[in-house]
Amino acid sequence: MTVMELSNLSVTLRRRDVIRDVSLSVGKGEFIGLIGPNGAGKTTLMRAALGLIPFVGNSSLAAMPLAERAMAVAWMPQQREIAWPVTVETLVMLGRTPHVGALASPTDHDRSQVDAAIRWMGLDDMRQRAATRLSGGEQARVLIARALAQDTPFVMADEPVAGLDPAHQISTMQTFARLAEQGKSSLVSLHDLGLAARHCTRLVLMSEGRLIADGCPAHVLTPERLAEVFGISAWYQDTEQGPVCQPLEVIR
Ligand SMILES: Nc1ncnc2c1ncn2[C@@H]1O[C@H](COP(=O)(O)OP(=O)(O)OP(=O)(O)O)[C@@H](O)[C@H]1O
Repeated sequence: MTVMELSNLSVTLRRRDVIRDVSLSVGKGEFIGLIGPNGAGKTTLMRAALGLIPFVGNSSLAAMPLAERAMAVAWMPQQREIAWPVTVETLVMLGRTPHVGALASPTDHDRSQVDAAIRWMGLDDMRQRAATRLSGGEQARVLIARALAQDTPFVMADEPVAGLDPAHQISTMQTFARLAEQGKSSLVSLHDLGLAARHCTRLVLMSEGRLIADGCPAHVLTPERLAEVFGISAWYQDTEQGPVCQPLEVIR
């Protein structure tokens, strides 16, 4: 069973080929790290897959009617602008919008999903605070909680751990890993190769709009690929606590 199927997807922006012929299948219970250098096309691929920008090829999500798509995938974009000074709780409840009927009030189930998302992201202490008055990292956690509250089988998040402190980076990665254990799937773009190697079940590596490698961390993060795609060397080892990848030097 798949939660997203992309086939031969290409995107041209201002006459530049930004995504070239990408095919990708996301299965149930996968936690996929989407990695690649700045400008590789990670954000563009996710936006096209969601049907937010025009593309050539096929995306199973973009093909869905809007209401169905909102039940199939939750999206956390890179831009973390919170426009209204609503409370954290209210903002997270917005994730329930696809489930709550027009003019209907949230049910006990909606409230329990919001409670769980708030708890998962460690936001209990700030649930009545105005979301606009939180720090950047706290706001990021609120937006992840909103995506979790949507309770979809698939979450796509663009750099969800950027700007979080180490403890919250780890706990956020653990949250996605726990979702995978429950049979839900995530596709998460990341720049931290250490977090990607340690927590993701699968890595997808992009460079210059193409999919370069796809598989387990040891298969994707080879010294040759790290040198060729990122221009770095790294220390990589499978340990008792899982794979450890520590970037070391710029080699070009
Ligand atoms: N609206 C646009 N018009 C033209 N080119 C664009 C547009 N948006 C993005 N691009 C280009 O497309 C390429 C891919 O950008 P994208 O944001 O998808 O990369 P990314 O891998 O997410 O990068 P980063 O890690 O820096 O966030 C880049 O070269 C970027 O300059």
